[in-house]
Amino acid sequence: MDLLPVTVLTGFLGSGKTTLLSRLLQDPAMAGTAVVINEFGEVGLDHLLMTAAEETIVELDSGCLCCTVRGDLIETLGDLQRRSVAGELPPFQRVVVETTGLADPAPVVHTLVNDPRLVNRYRLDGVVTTLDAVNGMATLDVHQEAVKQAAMADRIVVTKTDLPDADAKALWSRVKEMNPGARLEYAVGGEIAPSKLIDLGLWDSKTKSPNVEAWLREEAYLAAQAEPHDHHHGHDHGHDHGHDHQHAHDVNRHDDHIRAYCIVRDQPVPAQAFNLFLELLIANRGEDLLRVKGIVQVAEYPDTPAVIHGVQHVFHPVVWLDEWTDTPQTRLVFITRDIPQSFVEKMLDALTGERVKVQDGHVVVQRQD
Ligand SMILES: Nc1nc2c(ncn2[C@@H]2O[C@H](COP(=O)(O)OP(=O)(O)OP(=O)(O)O)[C@@H](O)[C@H]2O)c(=O)[nH]1
Repeated sequence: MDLLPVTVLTGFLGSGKTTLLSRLLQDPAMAGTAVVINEFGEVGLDHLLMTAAEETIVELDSGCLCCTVRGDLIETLGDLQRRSVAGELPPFQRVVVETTGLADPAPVVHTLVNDPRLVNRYRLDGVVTTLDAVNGMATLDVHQEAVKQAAMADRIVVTKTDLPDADAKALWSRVKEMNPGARLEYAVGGEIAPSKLIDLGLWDSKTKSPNVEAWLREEAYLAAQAEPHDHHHGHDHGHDHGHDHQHAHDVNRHDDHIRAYCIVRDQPVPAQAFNLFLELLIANRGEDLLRVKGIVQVAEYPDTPAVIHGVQHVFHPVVWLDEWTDTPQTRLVFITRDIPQSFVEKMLDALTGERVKVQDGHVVVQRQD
């Protein structure tokens, strides 16, 4: 059974989510879309298949907010499908979940990629974030949630470019630095082709084949790393030389904490060592791993690329592709909060480098004498 694609639509209060969504849903290409809005009091779009999910937030004992369980989302998505199968609702082929403007989108994404009741029926298609061309800059200055929404996005839609005070260019360069892989689109009054916002996942829905290049976009990260930035000191951002980034960080700007980079390795990595690398990274800095995507050449299975995808401490089950369509190489892209590239590279190399051997199922790091 094909998994149903779910788009998470996020964006700060008043940034134009509802306008975008209502306009999108009028497009015939969006027929068969179920919409879940996780706040009450939204304008009813009665010709649409709609369901309102009241947020019941259950905080886990750890007190970690990113572990918040969105019980309502699980229930609502499960319920939608049951009712559709029972004939109480028309069949649907796609879901859009609109999050509240103040929400951290991560728990919604975690739920989608991780909940056993959902993973067999739904897949995350992509995170779409609206950013307002008039207030966007100020919002990013003040609200950490807005920075996170932009940093986690697969697509960013800049809205309200029709207004006199709009400064889409400034917003564009600011967002590019945080999230080089996200494509930027523009929409006035929510006017945008649905094709720009759907089918953002690894699988091309038409050819049913993976499109790693469009999904990973590592070249955008490498290009961003090579460019000196406006408010950062220009310096060498070579991608695999382990340089620490000595950004002139302005601690008051939330997005100065966001670091995006790509790490490329030509040597295949042993499976267990790579697992250990991810586990250690998650254990140490899980909360600050905003988005990790990658294609990995695993030493034991060098001919079949392994695709990894994580948001904070939650990783999708690994997807194995049939073959390499380009150079077999490990390519990982990271969007992090204050995790230097050199930290990740050192950990990766320490665990997967030549001194590491896997013996009897254990990772053994040989001493360097
Ligand atoms: N001029 C102009 N106004 C827009 C545009 N997009 C949205 N708006 C207006 O901006 C306001 C907020 O838009 P919404 O779509 O409600 O924003 P939202 O993100 O859903 O807001 P919340 O539900 O409060 O989080 C509304 O008055 C819209 O009409 C645009 O491209 N141009």
